[in-house]
Amino acid sequence: MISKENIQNRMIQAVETVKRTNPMAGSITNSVTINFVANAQLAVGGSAAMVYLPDEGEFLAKAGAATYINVGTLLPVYEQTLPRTAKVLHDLSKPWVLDPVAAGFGLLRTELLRQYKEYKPSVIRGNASEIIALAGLWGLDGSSEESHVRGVDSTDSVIAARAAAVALARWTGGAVAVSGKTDLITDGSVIAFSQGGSHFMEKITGSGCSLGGVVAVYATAASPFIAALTASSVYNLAGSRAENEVDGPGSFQTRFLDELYKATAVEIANNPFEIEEV
Ligand SMILES: Nc1ncnc2c1ncn2[C@@H]1O[C@H](COP(=O)(O)OP(=O)(O)OP(=O)(O)O)[C@@H](O)[C@H]1O
Ligand SMILES: Cc1ncsc1CCO
Ligand SMILES: [Mg+2]
Repeated sequence: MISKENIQNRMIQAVETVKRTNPMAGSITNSVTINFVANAQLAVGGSAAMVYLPDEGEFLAKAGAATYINVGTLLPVYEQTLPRTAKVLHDLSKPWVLDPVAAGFGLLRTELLRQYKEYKPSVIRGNASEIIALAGLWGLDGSSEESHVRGVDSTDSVIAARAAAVALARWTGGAVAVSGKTDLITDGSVIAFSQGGSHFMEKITGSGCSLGGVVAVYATAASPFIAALTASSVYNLAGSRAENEVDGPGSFQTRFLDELYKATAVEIANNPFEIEEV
């Protein structure tokens, strides 16, 4: 099994490369949290660009070093934009991150997410309910756990999504990150459990969406697994630090962005995580 020290060195390299090179990771994301996603990407050292239209999605897929696709608030145009953008990413072997928000909810969402099975996202990032639902939609192992999707917030525990996460990662050949109180990140052979964060992260919308955007930023400079673990680590570190300084969700969000910005590569790599073989 890969050593923890090796993983930490690769995380440090990813963070430092991003801070030095300001890589562009474009997004097609939901209208609720679009601003927070862009701000989080900028805070860690990346560059952001958000689009809606099919030809612009294709352009972004080619121009960006990685792309983030979040299906949170669908509109009719996405019926064209999402498959066309994913096809370019797949054909060019460019890293991209899928956030299957509210998987299992609605016909267009279900149809688009079903098509994504063949485009194999490099990283799938979602909460437990979304990861279980997506594995079910793709007919993979782990979907025997029933997802209890109700909307965009998780109603399942991270550990209940373990088999689904492993099955999804093995199918894509990339990584899967399941968020919650403790985050689970896997490439299908190793699982990392990342600790930290804050209960306030459940009280602001978009902590998960913006985490997906930050995974895409790190995916410009690291493997899917390292990118997902690095992003989860900086989120958990910044969340814990911000919680100590504030007394509610409003000031938490502001402080959280400051802590994302201030976290150093070594601090991020030293945020507590455990690894185990699958
Ligand atoms: N109770 C908690 N304690 C600590 N950290 C948490 C907690 N809940 C969520 N987090 C952290 O918040 C971030 C987002 O995870 P969450 O599961 O809330 O995503 P999500 O449900 O997709 O969010 P959204 O859809 O609102 O963007 C992750 O970094 C996760 O570790
Ligand atoms: C609240 C909400 N509704 C659709 S997307 C979104 C952001 C969190 O997923
Ligand atoms: Mg979400």
